[in-house]
Amino acid sequence: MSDLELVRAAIAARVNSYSPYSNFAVGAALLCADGSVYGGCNIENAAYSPGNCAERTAFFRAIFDGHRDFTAIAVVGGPAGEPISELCAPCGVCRQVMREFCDPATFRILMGTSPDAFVEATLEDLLPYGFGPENLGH
Ligand SMILES: O=c1ccn([C@H]2C[C@H](O)[C@@H](CO)O2)c(=O)[nH]1
Ligand SMILES: [Zn+2]
Repeated sequence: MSDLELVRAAIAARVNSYSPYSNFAVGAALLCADGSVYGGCNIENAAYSPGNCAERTAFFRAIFDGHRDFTAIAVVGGPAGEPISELCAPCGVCRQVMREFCDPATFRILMGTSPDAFVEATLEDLLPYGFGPENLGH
């Protein structure tokens, strides 16, 4: 799957966002090393803190299915009901979840700015001096 196709998969995943409190709808599409793709959306909650981001929804779905090797994730977000027009970067919690499973130097994060454009960064760019499994000897 091309990078642009992954961004479009994130836009498709955003359709099912449950975000009645923020009205900020996010979609993500996670590309696994074997070529499979997992979508995710943000899922909010009346108690607020149980809410989950689109990126972690995608990761946890893939991990539940047995995946451990990940290549890239595309993320798109913006006001619900409107087309994507601005970059949406992963929150700190999601960056830390990525750090658990991904190589910071090679895992790529594609942040869509429209259906046809995106900005790219590595996990290392977004989470420098991160704390990961190897810090605990794993
Ligand atoms: O990269 C991001 C940024 C925010 N959100 C969600 C969390 C919350 O539901 C809403 C507003 O922060 O957007 C994501 O899913 N991913
Ligand atoms: Zn997040």
